[in-house]
Formats: sequence, C-alpha cells, structure tokens
Amino acid sequence: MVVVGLTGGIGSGKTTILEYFKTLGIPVYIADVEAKALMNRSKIIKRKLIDLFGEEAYKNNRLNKPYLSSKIFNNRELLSKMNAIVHPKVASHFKRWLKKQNADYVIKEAAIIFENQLQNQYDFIITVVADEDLRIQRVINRDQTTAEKVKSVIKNQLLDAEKVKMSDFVIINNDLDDAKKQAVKVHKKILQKIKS
Ligand SMILES: CC(C)(COP(=O)(O)OP(=O)(O)OC[C@H]1O[C@@H](n2cnc3c(N)ncnc32)[C@H](O)[C@@H]1O)[C@@H](O)C(=O)NCCC(=O)NCCS
Ligand SMILES: Nc1ncnc2c1ncn2[C@@H]1O[C@H](COP(=O)(O)OP(=O)(O)OP(=O)(O)O)[C@@H](O)[C@H]1O
Repeated sequence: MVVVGLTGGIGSGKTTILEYFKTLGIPVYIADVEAKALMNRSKIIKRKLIDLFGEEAYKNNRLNKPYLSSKIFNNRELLSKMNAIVHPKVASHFKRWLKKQNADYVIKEAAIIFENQLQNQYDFIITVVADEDLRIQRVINRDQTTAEKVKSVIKNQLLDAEKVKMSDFVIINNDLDDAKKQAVKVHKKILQKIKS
C-alpha cells in the first residue's frame, strides 16, 4: 500500500486539507488524534508519562494537555522524551490500521515527519504551508490561545522553507478554495505516479 505523509506547521491547515482528501475517497490517519487517544488509553504510556512529568500529567484521569504543552514546547529534551514514549506505540497502531485499508493510497497526517527524520517511512510527502500571521490567527481563533503560545510551538518546528525542499508536493493554504484545487491536482499526480 502506498503511504503518503501529510505534514505542515501548526495551523497550516493539515487536518482541513486531510478532510478534503477524505472526500476524494482516500483513507486518512491522523497521528496526533491517535497519539492522544493512546495517551488516555494505554496504561503503559500513562505510567511512563507520570514518571516523566509527575502526577499532573493527568487530571481526572484525562491527559492534562495545558500542563503538558507548557512543559514540552519550552524544553526540547522533554519533548523528545515524550515522543520516545508515545511515537513507537502510534507506529504500531498505524501498521495495524494500514493492513485493514483497501485503496490506491492512504494519507497519514503527522506534524513532525521531517523534525524526526521519518521521511523514509513514506512513499510521497505533501507539505501544507500558509503565511505565518494567518497560521497564528487561525490557531488563536480555534483554540482560544495566545500568539506567544503559538510562536513557542512554531519555534520547535522546522521552517516551512526547509520542509518544502524535502517534499514531493506542496499545498499553499492561504485561501481554502485555492488549496482544494491544488489538492485535486496532487491527488491526480499521485494516482498517475502509482499507476505508471
Ligand atoms: C502535548 C499535548 C498534550 C498538547 O496538546 P494541545 O492540545 O495543547 O496542543 P496540540 O496538540 O494542538 O499541539 C499544538 C501543535 O504542536 C504540534 N505537536 C503536537 N505534539 C507534538 C510533538 N510531540 N512534537 C512536536 N510537535 C507536536 C501539533 O501538531 C500542533 O501543531 C499534545 O500536543 C500531545 O498530546 N502531543 C503528543 C502527541 C503527539 O506526539 N502528536 C504528534 C504526532 S505527529
Ligand atoms: N484556508 C483557510 N482559511 C481559513 N481558515 C482555515 C483555512 N484552513 C484552515 N483553517 C482553519 O484554521 C484552523 C487550523 O486548521 P487545521 O486545524 O486544519 O490546522 P492544522 O495544521 O491541522 O493544525 P495543528 O497543527 O494545530 O494540528 C482551523 O480552525 C481551520 O478551520
């Protein structure tokens, strides 16, 4: 099965574009959603996160997202320790999911493909980009957060220009209708490449 990675910085519109690919009949997997589900469900992950961050990692038995984000996005070492706990479990969950899919290709959305040098796990990579001021404003509107917090996440992510250099396809998502047209073109090109 051909696996396409879809990545991009915070607020670029990864999930929005992914949802559009879904309407084209492509099975989609959102690593971040599955990661959070596993962080709530898996006893092993829970125990390891509590060892790393303390009891505050969970509140009322649910992942304490504001607490974790205040810790990891200012501390690269903690971020990579958390990733080392969570990501192998997401990878095996994805493998099981992939076996059940039947389509020309699937798309896996993951915020951090290039940051963790995971590009070899994909047949093709699509990067979604958008102007930084738009991204910040979108996330502020979506999450009722502050520009400072969004910027602290951006600092931990690779620059768009670096991601673009390493990508097979780029979708510029400043305007949604325009981005959807680009997505259709990318979809057709992927099908062509698979069938040639
Ligand atoms: C730390 C958590 C609880 C903070 O939750 P919160 O809702 O405040 O932030 P959100 O999930 O929207 O993330 C903010 C931005 O950071 C990016 N991001 C999320 N997790 C990570 C990570 N592990 N490393 C780098 N960037 C990340 C997101 O894609 C997004 O762009 C949450 O991000 C989380 O559970 N992360 C671990 C899951 C994970 O590894 N996801 C990424 C898989 S690719
Ligand atoms: N072209 C667009 N025009 C206006 N709003 C948009 C556009 N694309 C996405 N949005 C909105 O911006 C917000 C961020 O988009 P989305 O959640 O898809 O980004 P993301 O890259 O998946 O974010 P994150 O990295 O935080 O997971 C959402 O509220 C979405 O509805």
